[in-house]
Amino acid sequence: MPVIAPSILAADFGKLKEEIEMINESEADWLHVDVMDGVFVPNISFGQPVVSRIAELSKKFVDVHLMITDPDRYIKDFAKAGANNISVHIEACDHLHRTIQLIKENGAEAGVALNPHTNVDLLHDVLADIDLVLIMSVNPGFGGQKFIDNTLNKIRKIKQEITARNLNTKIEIDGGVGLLNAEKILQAGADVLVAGSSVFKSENPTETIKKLKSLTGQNTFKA
Ligand SMILES: O=C(CO)[C@@H](O)[C@H](O)COP(=O)(O)O
Repeated sequence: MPVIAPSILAADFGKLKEEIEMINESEADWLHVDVMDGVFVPNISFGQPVVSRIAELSKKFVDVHLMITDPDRYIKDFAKAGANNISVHIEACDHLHRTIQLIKENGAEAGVALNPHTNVDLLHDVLADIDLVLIMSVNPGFGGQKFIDNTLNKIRKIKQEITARNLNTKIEIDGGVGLLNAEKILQAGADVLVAGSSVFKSENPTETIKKLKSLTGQNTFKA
């Protein structure tokens, strides 16, 4: 069964508490939290105080995606805020291995995110050290964008490496994921589906989460 991680970026911030409570009562497994600094990506979302409150309210695994430059400066703060997993961008780290160690030293699981143009092979030398590969299926910064199809090749490639080396590293896909394409994303080898607009903008978010959760990656894809 896939891990479902609704992205809080697509929630109604005017009723953030209710939105988190809805996720708490749903079949979602994780809560995905996007931190954007307006430098690494052309958008600003929220910082440590907001993440801290989100984590307090959440009963789900808190999955923090740092879309920020030089993330080492803030890892301790986000771990303290309650992040269960912290993902940093490979493109934002000069010393990726050291950053991964820092995340773990601060008690969180470690993920590495890749932009759509970044080759997944660049992860081979840290693959055994991380819990999660976060493959961006849109250019990061905004919700509601169209899924980039080449992501499927990237998933297959890294899945093959993970399987060949008998690793437990999970593959998470983020951007443009919804009921129409989730099955083929799972078929390619994904373990975790981040879904923003497709959940929060749907008529019945709880039901959408339930449907995503029931996908197996075994069915023939129907658009
Ligand atoms: O990291 C990001 C955007 O940069 C994502 O987590 C989005 O929040 C996903 O939103 P949808 O594409 O599912 O609307």
